[in-house]
Amino acid sequence: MLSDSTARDRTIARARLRFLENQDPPAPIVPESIRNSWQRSKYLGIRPDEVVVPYQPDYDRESRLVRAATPVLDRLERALAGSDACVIVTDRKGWVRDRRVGEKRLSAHLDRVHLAPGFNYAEQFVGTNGIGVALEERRPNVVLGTEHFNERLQSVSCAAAPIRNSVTGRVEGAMNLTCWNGPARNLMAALVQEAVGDIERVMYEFTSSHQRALLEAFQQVTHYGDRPVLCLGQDLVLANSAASAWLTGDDHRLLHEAAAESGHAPRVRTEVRLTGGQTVLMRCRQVDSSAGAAGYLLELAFPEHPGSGEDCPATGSRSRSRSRGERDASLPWPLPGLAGTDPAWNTVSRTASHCARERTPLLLHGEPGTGKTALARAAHALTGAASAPVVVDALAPHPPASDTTPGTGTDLPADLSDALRAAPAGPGRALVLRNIDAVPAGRAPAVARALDAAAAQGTWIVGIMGTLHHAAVVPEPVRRCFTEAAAVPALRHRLADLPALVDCLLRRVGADLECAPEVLPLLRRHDWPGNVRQLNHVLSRAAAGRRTYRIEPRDLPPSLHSTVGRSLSAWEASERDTLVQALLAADGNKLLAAQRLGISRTTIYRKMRAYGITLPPRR
Ligand SMILES: Nc1ncnc2c1ncn2[C@@H]1O[C@H](COP(=O)(O)OP(=O)(O)OP(=O)(O)O)[C@@H](O)[C@H]1O
Repeated sequence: MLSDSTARDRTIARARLRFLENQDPPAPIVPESIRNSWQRSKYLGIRPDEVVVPYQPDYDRESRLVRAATPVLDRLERALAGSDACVIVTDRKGWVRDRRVGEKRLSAHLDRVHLAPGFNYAEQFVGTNGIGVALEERRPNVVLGTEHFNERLQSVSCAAAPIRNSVTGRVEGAMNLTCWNGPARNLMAALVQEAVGDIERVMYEFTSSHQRALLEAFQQVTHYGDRPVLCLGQDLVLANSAASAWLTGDDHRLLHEAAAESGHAPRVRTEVRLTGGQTVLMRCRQVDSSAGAAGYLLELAFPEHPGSGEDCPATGSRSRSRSRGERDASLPWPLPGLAGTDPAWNTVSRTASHCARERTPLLLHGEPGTGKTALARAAHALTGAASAPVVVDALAPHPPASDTTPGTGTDLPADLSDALRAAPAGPGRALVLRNIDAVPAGRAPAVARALDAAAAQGTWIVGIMGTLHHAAVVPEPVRRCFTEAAAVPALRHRLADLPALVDCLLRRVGADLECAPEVLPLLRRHDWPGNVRQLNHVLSRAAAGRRTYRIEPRDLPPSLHSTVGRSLSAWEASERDTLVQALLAADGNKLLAAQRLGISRTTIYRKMRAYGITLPPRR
């Protein structure tokens, strides 16, 4: 008679074969986390019979993770000597960083399946395996023999768990225990969990005294005043909002180097040129903890920036800053929460900042979704104002009849000018009127009076046109309220900003998210009629539907995999989407996609050409 575990193995093995051979989801007998992982592995087109994994022999053997894991692995290695078990530590992307094996036969087997230092065992390469599932689901798991997606791994069982930084909660890597099939699942899981706890404790000891010292120094300085402050440790960056608005990750590295070279004399100010060309004055001191030097505390001043307070000689000097801006539009003008260094974007950012600071009424125009409202908000925030702008929409109180839903209109002020007058006014306030070109000519005088009254009380007023039209389409009395006008560039005219925009928008969705390198070229060839707003939608949807820790080309909507020089009919668009989806599901295999769609290979090639469909190269 078969033992319970052998019978179970066989049932799972049969379920796996059935799942691989047909379209049905895996049988319910398979544990849920394994079922999900099988589905992901199949979708990714991972081969079930061969282990093909990337290899990078050059890695940091002195990383904090490796140093923290070493004493724990040394202890386990002694305890496991001669046994048929192996312990492995990987980094958070699945790269194997250390391996200790109890006996030679297992070691040889693991070498054959590339479960060795330098190889990557993420789920996206190997399919269902202990390390891959622990990193993908960010929780402990056990994968027994036949539960592995790849048949070459089925003679072993693995228990794995993520290793976290206990201060930040971030997953730093994974700990894995692999044995020949047979031992008890619970025992393996408990052993791994204990080892993970030990590694996390050592990591905590390494970092916590440094981090505590940095945090204390940072809090002391930022408690008083709002000048830009940055604290740089080995693996920690602390920035207040005044600093984070101006600095990129590259700037952090640059300032770290400058701090290390400066001799960190607290009274001396050093001028540093940032990656975008702007200069910053830096005052630096070293922060020490009981475990040694923890990092640097930097107090910053941006000499040419209107927001950097008493340290800035040019503050408030409109003509001086203006002429500099006019001389060199390539200098970035970072605004809090917004991305981009394209010259046209720099120019409009600079204009909006000056206008906000000097409360010069500003008319912004540009295509929908280019960031006009966001720009007004950010420029206002930059003045240090405590309250956000009040945004009034000229279209809202008078929705077209077809848009009218119960309640619409009755909750809104009876008249646009009433809405403008109701907004709190005074210095430090901003009033944004969207769709200003939709103000009916008959109401223009009343609207103009309301805007002028707000401006007279010290409110910064901004008019926003949701079209490309020139300011001449704004009724004359309203137009006269504005002394400055600026155009916000369309995204397709500032595609060099795509990487920065993608980074910025992804950060809003989730800190840990990144894009595969093949994604940017696909984004770059689209013409983005809905501008940054459309890009934001695409990325948010891709992030919600992604299957791994990063956004891959297959997570993008079908329209981004095709380029056609004309607009498609609804029927054509749906045919194009069906083709792209079938090709992605078949991992770019045109014959398979054609078979599944019930069309010939010639037809699929013809239609791919007609719709300009190109897919990333097959893995
Ligand atoms: N440079 C930028 N960096 C980051 N996000 C941006 C940028 N520009 C625009 N966005 C984002 O794009 C979205 C649309 O921006 P916004 O509403 O300001 O556009 P708009 O030009 O005012 O559009 P509309 O004219 O249609 O009202 C917002 O989520 C905004 O935060």
